[in-house]
Amino acid sequence: MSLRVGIVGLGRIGRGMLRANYAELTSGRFDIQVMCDVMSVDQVAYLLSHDSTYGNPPFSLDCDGNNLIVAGKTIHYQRVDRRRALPEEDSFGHLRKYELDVLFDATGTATIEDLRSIIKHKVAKKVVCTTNIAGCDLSMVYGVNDNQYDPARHHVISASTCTGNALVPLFSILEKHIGIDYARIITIHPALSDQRVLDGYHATSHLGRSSAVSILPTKTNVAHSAALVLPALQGKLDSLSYRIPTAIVSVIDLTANLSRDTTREECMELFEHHARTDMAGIIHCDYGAWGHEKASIDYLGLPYSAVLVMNHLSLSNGRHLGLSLMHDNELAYCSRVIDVLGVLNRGGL
Ligand SMILES: NC(=O)c1ccc[n+]([C@@H]2O[C@H](COP(=O)([O-])OP(=O)(O)OC[C@H]3O[C@@H](n4cnc5c(N)ncnc54)[C@H](O)[C@@H]3O)[C@@H](O)[C@H]2O)c1
Repeated sequence: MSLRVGIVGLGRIGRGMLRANYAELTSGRFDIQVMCDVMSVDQVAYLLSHDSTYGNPPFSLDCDGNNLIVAGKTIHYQRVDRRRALPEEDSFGHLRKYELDVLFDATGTATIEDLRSIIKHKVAKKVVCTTNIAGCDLSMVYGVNDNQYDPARHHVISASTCTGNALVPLFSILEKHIGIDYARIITIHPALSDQRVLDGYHATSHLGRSSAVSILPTKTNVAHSAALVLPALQGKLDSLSYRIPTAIVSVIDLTANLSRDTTREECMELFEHHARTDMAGIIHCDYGAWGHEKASIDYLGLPYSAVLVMNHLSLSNGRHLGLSLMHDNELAYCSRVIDVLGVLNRGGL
């Protein structure tokens, strides 16, 4: 049975999730009933059909002034701004008539109280969100801990972050076979839509500096995201992020002290093995093109959570591992969100 899904927040990830849903199956893998944002419906249609990063959508699109017609089917649209309501209010009560199985929140502004209110007021049976908001019932990284999903206990589920989805599968392989004593993670991340093109106000002041002219160091909670899924890593990770003036494809550079001696060959074989077996489609080992290095844009549109740049894998003194990986921070993440919905569909609601 196909899940009945609502999407709140039609920014990069909300629209990307819609694309991913129709990229898998032209009639849509899941039955998206309703979508909401603060924008007008024609503005959503405009942004869906003119995407500077991905081009035309993989579905036909029209707008009748009230709703969107996606691949020939009407998807209801509601203009909402949750910030105008208190979490204890039944602010999404008007969505109850759609009998949603899952409400997907990609606003980035919801609090845990907002998300619990959806469940409490029976607007949807489950909520899936796109960050690690404190208090979620489960942080799910598909391919690593999706088998922990328990419909009786898990109602508000985080699909972790793009960086969490990229790193945690690799950490889980290393933890299973070798062990990690300490790792330092550097993420080099494209600008995000809450940054400023020119200097201006931002709640995090340095993200208010022009995104077009600087590399901006900022915090990332990827260490926390990883430890939520792999608790043995708690206290063993440090992380830092640099926002750069590109639109898409994130790079992660990792150095790790391993718990036992190993070889470069053993590490390569481990990643190759898992990329062929239990993590096929999630991690991918890349060797460049005919001996040439690829540019980050060459990874645009790849659905893997992490593409390991194998030529950059280094090992020194038997225990110091260097890893470099790339990922399409939008499309790959949205593909995992679809996988998370698949887990809920199979596991029950
Ligand atoms: N962009 C990425 O690479 C990426 C990857 C993984 C996860 N995420 C996470 O996904 C979330 C969204 O990121 P994004 O890049 O799509 O941001 P975005 O700013 O492009 O989109 C957010 C959308 O939500 C809408 N919105 C915000 N508050 C709202 C409210 N109160 N009511 C109704 N609509 C509201 C906005 O109008 C906007 O269209 C963030 O939590 C982000 O951390 C982003």
